[in-house]
Amino acid sequence: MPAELTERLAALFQWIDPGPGTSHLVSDISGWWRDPTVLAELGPALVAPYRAARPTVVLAPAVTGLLLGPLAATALGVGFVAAHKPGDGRLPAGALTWAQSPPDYRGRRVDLAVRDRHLGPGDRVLVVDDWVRTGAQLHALYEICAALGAEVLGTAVVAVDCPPEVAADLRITGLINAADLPA
Ligand SMILES: O=P(O)(O)OC[C@H]1O[C@H](OP(=O)(O)OP(=O)(O)O)[C@H](O)[C@@H]1O
Ligand SMILES: Nc1ncnc2[nH]cnc12
Repeated sequence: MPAELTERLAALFQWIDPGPGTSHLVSDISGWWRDPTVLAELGPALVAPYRAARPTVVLAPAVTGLLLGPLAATALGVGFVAAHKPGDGRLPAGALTWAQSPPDYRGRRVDLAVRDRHLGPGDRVLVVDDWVRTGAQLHALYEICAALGAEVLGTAVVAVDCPPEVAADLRITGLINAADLPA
């Protein structure tokens, strides 16, 4: 993990109290996008561990992945594929491959869909996301890649908040451990 970027990520992160009636704090990562240095360095830092494996495409889930994925893809000089969630109201038309996640960090089983025409045999996929806790949504993405015949190289996330065995199983690398974010 690049030390200066990791320090900046920690400094720009906040936990927010959403107000009365809420039982827990929510993460606010918007400071990462507002900082020009972080924004410029995120893509190259995310993809660095995977360059040698020569990814052919970056895949990332809505909604935060739609920001980070293209940063990573641009850094690699490859294209980007979005994984859509019907809950976000932007379900694409055309042939889709679906998978449902196990319960994720909020206990939701999330339906994810990828356009068939954008992934296939011969693709070496780098998955990118902002945060991983249970790995549930990544499981669904890996299932979709397998169904389409594409090979998953691993996942690059900004914040690693999952057990080490999950990180090892899903081949996850990260830029900061969630434990190192300010309380
Ligand atoms: O490891 P897991 O338990 O699967 O949780 C991690 C996922 O959950 C969050 O996404 P969320 O669905 O909240 O979407 P967002 O990008 O719209 O915040 C996060 O961005 C990851 O995609
Ligand atoms: N964005 C996020 N994704 C997964 N788990 C989280 N915990 C706090 N913020 C999170």
